Amino acid sequence: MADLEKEKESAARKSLEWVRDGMVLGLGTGSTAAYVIRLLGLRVREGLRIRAVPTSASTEALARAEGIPLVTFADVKELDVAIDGADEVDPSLRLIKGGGGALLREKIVAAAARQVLILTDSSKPRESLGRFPLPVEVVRFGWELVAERLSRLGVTPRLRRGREGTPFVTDEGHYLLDCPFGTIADPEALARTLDAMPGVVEHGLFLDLADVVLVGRGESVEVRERGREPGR
Ligand SMILES: O=C(CO)[C@H](O)[C@H](O)COP(=O)(O)O
Repeated sequence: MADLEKEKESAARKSLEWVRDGMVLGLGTGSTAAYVIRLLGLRVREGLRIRAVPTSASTEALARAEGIPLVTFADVKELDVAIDGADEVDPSLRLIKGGGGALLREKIVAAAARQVLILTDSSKPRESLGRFPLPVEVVRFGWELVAERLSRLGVTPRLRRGREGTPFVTDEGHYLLDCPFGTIADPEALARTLDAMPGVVEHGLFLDLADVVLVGRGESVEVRERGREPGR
């Protein structure tokens, strides 16, 4: 059986090849991103000069502990590279993200980056998206109505709950509805539908954002790349 933690760590190690002195990075959230942050911390202590925008409170805490200088979008308007994990990736480098609950900030950071690097283990690539329940971030007011609208799409949304059984609240103060679609036949059409739904803040379909996906596979790392159209 594949050692998924080793694969995440290998992908994280490989991702450092995209990092140069002086860069401003976006730092993702989750266990794979945590490997990157720890490795970057080592490099920073060896003299690498970078600054970074974190995508969650947990990433911010880890980056601070690692001594990585942090900035906000008040300081920078563009990032050189955003590095993050994903829950699923399809052959066109479309993603489902948000398993760690940080999809809103992650999408803002990815959209602000000249290059988006996604790291996964070998369990994440799929022929199509949807086996992983799609996280949909919603405002708390009237979330039940959004859940009802989502159910008209043929899915049974689940309100995400924290350890104590109370609703999970994102860093931006919203709820998450996890939507187990099974297979998403047309991710672009679903994204348009969700974008137009009142009460939906953001969703975990990242369809045109990943430039490079690094997939840890056993001892090696597979590099999947896509050309980016300028001016996105
Ligand atoms: O989207 C995310 C957080 O919102 C994560 O990138 C995703 O859930 C993958 O996490 P992990 O690296 O722990 O497998």
